[in-house]
Amino acid sequence: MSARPILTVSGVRKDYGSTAALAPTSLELVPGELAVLTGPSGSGKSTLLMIAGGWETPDEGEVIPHPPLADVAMAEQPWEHVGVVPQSISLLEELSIADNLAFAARRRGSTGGADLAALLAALDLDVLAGRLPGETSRGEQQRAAVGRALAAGASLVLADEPTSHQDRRRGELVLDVLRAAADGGACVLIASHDPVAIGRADREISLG
Ligand SMILES: Nc1ncnc2c1ncn2[C@@H]1O[C@H](COP(=O)(O)OP(=O)(O)OP(=O)(O)O)[C@@H](O)[C@H]1O
Repeated sequence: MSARPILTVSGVRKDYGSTAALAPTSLELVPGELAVLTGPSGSGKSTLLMIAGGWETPDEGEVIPHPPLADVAMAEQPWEHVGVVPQSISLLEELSIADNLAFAARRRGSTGGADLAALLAALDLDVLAGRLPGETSRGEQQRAAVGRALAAGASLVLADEPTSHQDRRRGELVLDVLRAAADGGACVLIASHDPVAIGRADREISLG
């Protein structure tokens, strides 16, 4: 028997003016999978992630969350339900790397969330956990954003090109923690051009 979906994306389409950002797209995401969105630059991967997360409104179609997500709009889902790695990374600049994770983890999800020290170490961030984001590299900030997305034990993780600023070894670390989250029962959807990431996924969803 196949798993019940955690999120249904039904016929969503998005235009920005005369630009067709996302052609009509439907998908069902299920717990326990690492799915990768692929497609040429400009095919709508980021747009689809933004729509799935509720930060962008589709021109057509709808996004339907299912249990265990909260019974609220996607944009209002707390970190213990939906963990996000935006392309812009968007850490809280006044909090240390460790406190960015701790802030997301202050309310733990049904899985209890991650051991934050272990998560920092798994992402090769332990030695700089006390630094502010502005005192770290772009790749380190991106790994911290991955840690933040996983810190509260989210049921759904949406990550936009989470290895784009990583070297090969650190990219593997990012994929290891995302893979472990999926193997632990989360649904993880990433957008990526990275062949290593595509190779680690259970399913490729190709746009364009
Ligand atoms: N806010 C916006 N205003 C106008 N056009 C936009 C906006 N956001 C995205 N677009 C356009 O929509 C299309 C899809 O963009 P999107 O970022 O979703 O693609 P992508 O597949 O994620 O690309 P990449 O692989 O380069 O990150 C592109 O043509 C882009 O220029």
